[in-house]
Amino acid sequence: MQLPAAQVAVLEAASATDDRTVDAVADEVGETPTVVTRAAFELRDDGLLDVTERTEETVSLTEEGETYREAGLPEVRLYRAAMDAGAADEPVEMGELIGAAGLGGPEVQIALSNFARKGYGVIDSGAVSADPDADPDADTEANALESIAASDAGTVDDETLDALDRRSLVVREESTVRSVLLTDAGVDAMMEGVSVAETVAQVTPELLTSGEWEDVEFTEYNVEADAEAVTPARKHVLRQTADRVKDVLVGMGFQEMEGPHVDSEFWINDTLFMPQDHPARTHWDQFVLSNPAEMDADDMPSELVDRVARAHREGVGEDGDGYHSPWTEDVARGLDLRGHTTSLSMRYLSGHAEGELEPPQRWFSVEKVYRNDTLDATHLLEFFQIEGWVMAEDLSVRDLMGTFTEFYEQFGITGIEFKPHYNPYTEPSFELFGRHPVTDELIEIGNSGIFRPEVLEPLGVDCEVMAWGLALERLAMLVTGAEDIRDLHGTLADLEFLRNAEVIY
Ligand SMILES: N[C@@H](Cc1ccccc1)C(=O)O
Repeated sequence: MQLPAAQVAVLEAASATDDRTVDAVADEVGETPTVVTRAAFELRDDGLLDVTERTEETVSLTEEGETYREAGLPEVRLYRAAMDAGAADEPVEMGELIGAAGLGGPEVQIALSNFARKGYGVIDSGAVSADPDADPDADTEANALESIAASDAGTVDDETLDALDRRSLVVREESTVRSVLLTDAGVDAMMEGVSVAETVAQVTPELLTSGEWEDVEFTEYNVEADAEAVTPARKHVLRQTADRVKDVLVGMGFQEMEGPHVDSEFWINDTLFMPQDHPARTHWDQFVLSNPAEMDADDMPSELVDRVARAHREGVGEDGDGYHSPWTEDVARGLDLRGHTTSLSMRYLSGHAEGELEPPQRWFSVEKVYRNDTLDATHLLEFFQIEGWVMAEDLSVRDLMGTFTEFYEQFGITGIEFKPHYNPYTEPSFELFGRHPVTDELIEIGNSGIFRPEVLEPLGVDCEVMAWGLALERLAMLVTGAEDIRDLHGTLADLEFLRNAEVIY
């Protein structure tokens, strides 16, 4: 029987009595596992070889894991430094030990959070007491790092492995291990004698020009053979969600607004009836620009400025009452990174973006906003807001609720909940909540309301306007099941998640 060279080599290396792994065969015949796997599948298809598969978990150290294996786990280093400094007898200042243990940056926090957990001692008001009976040589996590480095992860118990995994010191990967065994037909073939038939795996220009390609035998394709995983570029999950949001809103009859990321306080706050000396003014914790610090006086819409100033000072309507607090154009000219895109709604409603608008009107934007928030699982410093408003005669809260219900249904999100809320510029106001598909928690997904007369009258709008700002990232969390907003974007983004997550709707 004549077979391609790789198949002959694999047949010769395989045994009729003992399973041999593809890796072992590859080592022996001096081929790559990919080539051996392909040959093994071809031989199996010809009935000469059995191929069995099992999945195996391989564990390896991350870079951080490797660093701690060499230098010691931060908590172990802290313990040794503490013992050396006499902390078994008398508490020692934390600061002193950090230097002695050579802990830097995030290691300090890591040492602190594991020290007490592992019973190395206690930390109280910045002073460390060490337990003299603790044994750092018996630290199961430290020893596990050694075992894993020595490819001996099998000896590490699951609990320790989980702990190391949570600390991101190891990566666990599943791989398929294939083994081969000669079949009876394979043994017969070997007895009768198997020789090498030259096959060609790839057409070359030479083969084509010489015409030799007509006579050679080509290796068959095997679509089951292992191949390297390719991760091509793809549209970011947030961009996919944003595009989908735009489609949905355009489908609902909305037009898209655009406008500046850096804007004057006038458009961000004053037109929204946010008093200049009130804490609500900074309620988005906007980033303030220092250069340039102010919008040019010429760029301020002077008539509108006067009307807004009057609304702040005197209120609007017959029974209207203002804030009775100072209002100056200087403050209104201050420049900020916009903390919400409601500044765009104000520009459009005022007629300064698109000219006077007659009802009915529907406008939206999906744009970035900036807030000096504290980063956590649901907050970023920059995020996308889905801004929108509807201008019409006789709008009611029912219209507002109905619009959200319809919008979120397009993403398969039902059961939106509404909670009465306060905004200086809307009355009534509602926060929106949606249930997270994985954690089942209610998370805040937006803020909305019907603009007050104090906002609309200076803008020259004399019918009703309902409006909202929804968080694109939160919508993406509900759609993809992401539990931490930082998995979606920023330096901690989870690449694996971004590669595989689907925006389903
Ligand atoms: N500006 C609000 C959203 C909003 C817009 C318009 C009306 C009501 C609320 C926010 O950022 O949360």
